[in-house]
Amino acid sequence: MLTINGKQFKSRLLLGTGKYPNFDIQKKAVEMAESEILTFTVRRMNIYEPSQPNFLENIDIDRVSLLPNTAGAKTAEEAVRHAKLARASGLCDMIKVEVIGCNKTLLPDPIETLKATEELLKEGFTVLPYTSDDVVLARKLEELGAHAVMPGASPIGSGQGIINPLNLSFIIEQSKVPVIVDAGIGSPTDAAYAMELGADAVLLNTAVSRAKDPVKMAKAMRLAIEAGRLGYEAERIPKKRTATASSPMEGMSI
Ligand SMILES: CC(=O)[C@@H](O)[C@H](O)COP(=O)(O)O
Repeated sequence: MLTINGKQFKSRLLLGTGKYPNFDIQKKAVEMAESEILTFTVRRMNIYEPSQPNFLENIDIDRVSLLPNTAGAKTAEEAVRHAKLARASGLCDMIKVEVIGCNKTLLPDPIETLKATEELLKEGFTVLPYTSDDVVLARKLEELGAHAVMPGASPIGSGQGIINPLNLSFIIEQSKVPVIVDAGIGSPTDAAYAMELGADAVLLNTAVSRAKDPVKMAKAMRLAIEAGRLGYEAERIPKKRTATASSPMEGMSI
């Protein structure tokens, strides 16, 4: 079970809701993924225009927890404003802090991310900050009281997979809160790898929403994450430089 601030989830796949070809495919993909946590960008919600189409209308929100994110924020102040707006709309108490510090890489601004996390924790939110794969920053976010850390595998939407498995494994080793690998996952292999490294969960969006068949890819990601987790729990064999026979002859009479 994935446990975030005392709340338990069977699914270890957190799914983004942006960039699907249409709401129907999005709904089917969400169902196929069996995700229990869906993230969406507060800034893109039609909070002020309830007559406009809204992805929430298509989702069974009794079955899922919503994780609004503060994408679009460039400062802690903006991120806090987005979070408060989401909470005032009655959508959640969980928030994914996303404060972007670089337009080219969409990497998070570490200083503003720390500030926003601190402020939102004071406000009583369950705070899940998106961070780079910086080991020290992940530790500082946890020390502040973040309820999970979400290191990026690679730049958002790049589909490059896990660029720095070493850093991710350091973050996983040191963290007592859940580590949710977020952003840059391109294929089921990447998602399984994150889980085999020992991540508690994976958050992804583009790999599913922009796949040729998003519904099939949602299933592939669900299965990959389950397989990766099982593999982690089963503990893989060590890698060796030389061969060892799979059917040893020792002890046989002929
Ligand atoms: C939806 C969301 O929260 C994204 O900002 C997230 O980081 C996913 O990234 P990918 O689209 O690369 O999976």
